[in-house]
Amino acid sequence: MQTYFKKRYNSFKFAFRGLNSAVRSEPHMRLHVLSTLGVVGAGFFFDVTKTEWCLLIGCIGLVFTAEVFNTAIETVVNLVSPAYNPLAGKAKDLAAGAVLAASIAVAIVGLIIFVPYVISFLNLAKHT
Ligand SMILES: Nc1ncnc2c1ncn2[C@@H]1O[C@H](COP(=O)(O)OP(=O)(O)OP(=O)(O)O)[C@@H](O)[C@H]1O
Repeated sequence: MQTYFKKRYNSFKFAFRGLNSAVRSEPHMRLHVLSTLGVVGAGFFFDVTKTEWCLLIGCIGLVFTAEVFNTAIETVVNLVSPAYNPLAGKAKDLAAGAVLAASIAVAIVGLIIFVPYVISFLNLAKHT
């Protein structure tokens, strides 16, 4: 039983090490962390609803997941094909495409949620 918990503990430790390594080594990941801080700040500022928080948190998780998978794929490609190979390039382009697709979807969700808040905030500011 202790071995079971020890193994689960180690799995979490390795997973956090992976996240930490992605944030430290990937400039895009740091950009995602900054954007997350901005989105969370805006969420509190506009006092978004619980449902909107759930959507925003889902979106943040989606982008982080896509970026970590992208980094993992890039790392494996660099390991197995350090020399130029069209298939290695294709694998990296596909992984980057996944991040782009997730980011576009998330940007649209962000606009749908925040634009009405920004408009009513600006209208309120104009009339006070
Ligand atoms: N071994 C390779 N063979 C062929 N093309 C490659 C190879 N490595 C990279 N490329 C091409 O260069 C592009 C950029 O690769 P790179 O490894 O610099 O990733 P990146 O997009 O800069 O990743 P990040 O900025 O997230 O670290 C790839 O998307 C691919 O098109």
